[in-house]
Amino acid sequence: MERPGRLLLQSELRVRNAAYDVSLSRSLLIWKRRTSSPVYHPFRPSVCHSVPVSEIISVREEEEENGSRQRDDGSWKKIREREGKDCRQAFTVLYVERCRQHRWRCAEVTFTCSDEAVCQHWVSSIREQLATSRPKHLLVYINPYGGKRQGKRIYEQKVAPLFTQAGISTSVIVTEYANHARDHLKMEAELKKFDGVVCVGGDGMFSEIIHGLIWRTQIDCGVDPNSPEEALSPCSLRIGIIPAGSTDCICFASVGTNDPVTSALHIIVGDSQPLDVCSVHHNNMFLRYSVSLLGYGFYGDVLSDSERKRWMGPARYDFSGLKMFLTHHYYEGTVSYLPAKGIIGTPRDATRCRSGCVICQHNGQLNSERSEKYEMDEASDSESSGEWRTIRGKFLAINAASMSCACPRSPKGLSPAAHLADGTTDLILVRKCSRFNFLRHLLRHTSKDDQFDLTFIEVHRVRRFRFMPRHCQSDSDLELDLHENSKRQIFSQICKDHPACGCAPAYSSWNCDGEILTHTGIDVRVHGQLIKLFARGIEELPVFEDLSNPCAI
Ligand SMILES: Nc1ncnc2c1ncn2[C@@H]1O[C@H](COP(=O)(O)OP(=O)(O)OP(=O)(O)O)[C@@H](O)[C@H]1O
Repeated sequence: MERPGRLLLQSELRVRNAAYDVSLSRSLLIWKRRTSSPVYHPFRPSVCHSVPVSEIISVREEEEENGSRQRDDGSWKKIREREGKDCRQAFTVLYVERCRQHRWRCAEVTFTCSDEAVCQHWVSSIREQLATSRPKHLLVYINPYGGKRQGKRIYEQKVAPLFTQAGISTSVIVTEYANHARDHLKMEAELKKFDGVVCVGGDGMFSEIIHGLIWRTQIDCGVDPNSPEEALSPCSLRIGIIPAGSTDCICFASVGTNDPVTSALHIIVGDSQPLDVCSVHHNNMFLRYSVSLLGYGFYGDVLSDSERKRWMGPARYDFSGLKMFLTHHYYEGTVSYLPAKGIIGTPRDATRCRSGCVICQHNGQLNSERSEKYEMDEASDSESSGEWRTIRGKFLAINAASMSCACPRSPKGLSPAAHLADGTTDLILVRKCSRFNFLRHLLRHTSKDDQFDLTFIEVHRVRRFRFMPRHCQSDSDLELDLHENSKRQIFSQICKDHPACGCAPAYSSWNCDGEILTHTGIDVRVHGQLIKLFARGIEELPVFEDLSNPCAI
């Protein structure tokens, strides 16, 4: 438990007619029941409660005098008679209560004071402690068509009442077309007026928001986003994700659950979780930003195929996955990468990125020192430093996971030990192998076994990588292979759309966080901790659930 620190306030107050010693420090609010008997009573419910000040949602004075008041959920709650005292002598603290599976709920406790002055002193002291890094004004974008088209309802019914309670003002924009939010952020939004941006939608909508915000930040800071060599400026506004899409992987990876109320509470308490962003360029032309998965080969093909089958609904991913597994295409090309040096952690260690992750803190610090040095020395991650490594070959899949990419379908994710904010991405190369072996690899995403402990798989933690498909390579490169493959080359031109011939198509496409990229030859660079979310990473679950907590039963 957190140490209380120096006391700011201490009084005897009443909670439901029982006397409590209540104390407030900078870090904790504690209320402890006064016991008349010092004898230990095993069946008496817990008599000491504490709430971190950072998890208090709000405090309000009870002002109603007619004995009842309307709750935010629309129902009517009877205010208990407080021994004939005026309600202005009572105040209510709303705070975060943890439930199962990383969900947060809003709980409340009402304290009755001996007089109005004591009550006001308590309210103002708590409010003073809350005025820290919490947002006051938010810009909210709602995609009304994301997921099951419930974005507007979810925001209005579950999120807006909590923001009102916490005294947060909002400017809400319901998007009217795709890329509305991105373009508004890029060109129109008066960002100085806000403390954060809220995205109500799925991963596609989140991608729009980060594209708008990152682009706008670079323009405002005089950085050229089209240059892959430029170090991007971090965005100062935090982003909150209210999950309302059919895929909400970023929310799941940063909060541990896809629950709008939990996300709203993380926003209110002003949590901050940095996130790495990869920039993707083609020949000095900006293509996209990615925060989760860049996948060529298998995952690119599954996405391209499933896009053509949208009419099937979510079942299209299973269908296309099975189809692409059976088709078993491989692709030739050259991967070059810049290994991440001096960091702690590897893609095959047992660490998991969790709230307060030390690997993200250590490597993040290392990154900022590196970029300061880079600015002073004008030395870069360039090829001239001689650290680049190159691999040529035939691949079933080339994946870069900037986070674990865990989701209900793949609970461990593509790279279980990947980190949200360590300034690297895990480059996973699946070389050409039999269908049986590829199936073994896919099944390991769901089992306990090390998914990289297979001879045809390599994994590297990198800061930057490039891919060049074989058909884009120079003539001299191609000549090397021409002789041995001449017969097959002719067939592959004729038969590239006919898997039955056994010849593979020349190229796949990149799946960039669920969007198809228009180019196959790409240059990817990780920008450590470029954006921040209103989140705190996945919290470790307590070993024993607290049975006195009604949500835990
Ligand atoms: N008003 C709008 N009309 C149509 N499309 C929109 C609108 N607002 C946003 N979009 C687009 O809808 C796409 C999908 O949105 P979102 O991610 O919220 O839902 P989703 O159901 O998870 O989608 P998907 O699973 O297809 O990514 C986004 O790429 C976004 O650009």
